[in-house]
Amino acid sequence: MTRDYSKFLPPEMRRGHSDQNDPPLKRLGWQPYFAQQTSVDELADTPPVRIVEVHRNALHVIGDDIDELIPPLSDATVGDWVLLNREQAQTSRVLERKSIIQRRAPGSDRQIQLIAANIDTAFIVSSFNQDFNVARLERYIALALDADITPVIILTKADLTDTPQDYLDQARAISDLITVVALDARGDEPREKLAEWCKPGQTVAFLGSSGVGKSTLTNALIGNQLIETQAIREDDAKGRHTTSTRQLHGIPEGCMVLDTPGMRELQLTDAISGIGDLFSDIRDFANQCRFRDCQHETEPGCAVLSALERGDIDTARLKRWRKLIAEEAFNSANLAQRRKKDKEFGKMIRLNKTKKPGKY
Ligand SMILES: Nc1nc2c(ncn2[C@@H]2O[C@H](COP(=O)(O)OP(=O)(O)OP(=O)(O)O)[C@@H](O)[C@H]2O)c(=O)[nH]1
Ligand SMILES: [Zn+2]
Repeated sequence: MTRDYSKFLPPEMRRGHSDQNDPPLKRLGWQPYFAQQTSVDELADTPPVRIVEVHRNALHVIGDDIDELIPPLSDATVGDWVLLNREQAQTSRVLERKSIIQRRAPGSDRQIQLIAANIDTAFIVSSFNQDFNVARLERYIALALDADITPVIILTKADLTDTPQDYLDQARAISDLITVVALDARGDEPREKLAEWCKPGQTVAFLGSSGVGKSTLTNALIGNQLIETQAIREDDAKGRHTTSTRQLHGIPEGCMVLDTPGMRELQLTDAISGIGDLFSDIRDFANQCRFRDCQHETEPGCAVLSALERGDIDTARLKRWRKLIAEEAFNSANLAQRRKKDKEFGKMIRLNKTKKPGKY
């Protein structure tokens, strides 16, 4: 007998024009990776649920025949799979993640904040206007790669540009391994063009600056206007901040989509391997430098500088790589290290004022 679990799914999944034969857990993003971490007995005692929303004092979890609020779990975030202990929810086990996006909190202790877990594909969104910036795309791509998430570049507002080819060429030049999709985020295009990544069992997220069309894209996938979007301001071509909740939505195709505010403040933290993956050619040269700690500035035997001279590395690309590496090192350092780095880089802000007697 097949039970109808649809009433336990988020509203946007209930309408479903999709293949309803997909098991509810699969439609929530359950994959063999998670199943392998548990056993039939354990699953029977503690059913798997996915955190679809984080409230201040509760987690909204959904599973097969389950849709409820449970008390917060330390070290759990939206997208996590949890084996729910119904007697003692606090002891529920968070399953090992396939991927995790995190950031350093602002402030002095700069703790790691978990942003979202178990995302398969990150759509890195930029628009065909002033927002377009190769360095920014690379930064998001490095973050995605580092988090073990497949990046896909999406260029929105294709309807508003007369020169799409320029931007497309630049975006495609970033990496042979990354697909670039151009579209109008409004209407049916996103569903058609993003279908390849939005299959049952998959979880996708949109990253990018404010106003590039993330909410519009999410709405296009969800199939209705659940998320508020705001008209773009004409003066600076930047949308105002409109997204207020971080939430996982089910979409009719059976895939989950995460809507993520705050991604704008995402810093490059501990993303060194992601940067290396994106700039693998430069990394390979850097590995051949004579000195392990080569800064690729003036050192003898620097393979990066030699490659630059031969024209094997593009100057602008090398500059962007250096900047990302420096940003990553700075963000990943703890406070004491940061102070030291501040000094090293001569960035420590010194008050040049001479103390006036009697003033202190
Ligand atoms: N013409 C056109 N307008 C678009 C397109 N994509 C988004 N817009 C408009 O751009 C504005 C901003 O879009 P949003 O979807 O709110 O942008 P966002 O990235 O979610 O912004 P935040 O929520 O601030 O992060 C809205 O008025 C959208 O209708 C597009 O492809 N073409
Ligand atoms: Zn070097």
